Amino acid sequence: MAKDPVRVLVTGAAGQIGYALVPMIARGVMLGADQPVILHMLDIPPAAEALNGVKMELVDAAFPLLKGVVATTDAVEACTGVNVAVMVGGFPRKEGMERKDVMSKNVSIYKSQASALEKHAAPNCKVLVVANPANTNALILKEFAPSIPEKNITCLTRLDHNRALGQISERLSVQVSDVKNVIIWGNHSSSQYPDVNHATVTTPAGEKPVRELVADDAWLNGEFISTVQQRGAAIIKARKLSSALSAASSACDHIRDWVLGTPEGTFVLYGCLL
Ligand SMILES: NC(=O)C1=CN([C@@H]2O[C@H](COP(=O)(O)OP(=O)(O)OC[C@H]3O[C@@H](n4cnc5c(N)ncnc54)[C@H](O)[C@@H]3O)[C@@H](O)[C@H]2O)C=CC1
Ligand SMILES: O=C([O-])CC(=O)C(=O)O
Repeated sequence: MAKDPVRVLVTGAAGQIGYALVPMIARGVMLGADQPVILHMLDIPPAAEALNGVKMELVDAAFPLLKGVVATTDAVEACTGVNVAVMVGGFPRKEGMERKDVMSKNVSIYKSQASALEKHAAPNCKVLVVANPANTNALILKEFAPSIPEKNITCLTRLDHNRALGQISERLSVQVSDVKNVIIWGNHSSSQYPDVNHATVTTPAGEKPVRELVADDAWLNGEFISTVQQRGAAIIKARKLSSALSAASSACDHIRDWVLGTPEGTFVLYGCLL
């Protein structure tokens, strides 16, 4: 029997992460290839026309799993009945800024959207905050939506986790899918600590510790860490825009593993408030 559709909210859906993210969700990348979805897309009035353009493209793409699209500038309409909320709406930093520099602009958004979510989302809605500063926005959302369980409010650290996997895979010339169990300690900021002390690589001879295979503690304790810490800034320098496809893909990984779980022996990272 076909599953009932899951309602997924994406705020800031007319922006660059939103544009990369909504087709992934509609294709089943976030919730599975057999899970129908209804997309709720929210943006602000100046972006209403662009948002409608995204809706038109979703229709044109004829995604078999996509059972409906709500495109709106009304937070209550956007939040009503949603089971998963991916909070991307906000302003990105520019070259030379830290993520905390967009705090004054973005934090107020999370106050007002928290109450819309609290009042109108489905019970047990899972919330992922992407907009920066992601940990702080998640904390604000928790404060202003006290009836949403704390364990349901998370923020995106999975991009840092995936960046660490990518760096190890490149360094060792192994498949990224063979590298696992890195940890990111701290906030999604340049002070984070990417930790490979429990990380392993699957090799023909079994699971091997990353530290043993890399055999270069100076690199692991130095350049590796600063590359992951500064990757967001490096992308901004190169693209003149902040990461979008990797952020969208990591948001899908975050929700997928949260809802569907990970293989035994594999752990992944959630920015959480507990
Ligand atoms: N946690 C993470 O790993 C990452 C976080 N980010 C953050 O994600 C956020 C979005 O980035 P982009 O998509 O590149 O920015 P963008 O500027 O392309 O899109 C943001 C969208 O949010 C909308 N928006 C602004 N205020 C809103 C509100 N009150 N309600 C709903 N929508 C609103 C804008 O109109 C725009 O369409 C930024 O804060 C960025 O720093 C970006 C990459 C990775
Ligand atoms: O660096 C930024 O501003 C965007 C972001 O959070 C990232 O790419 O990690």
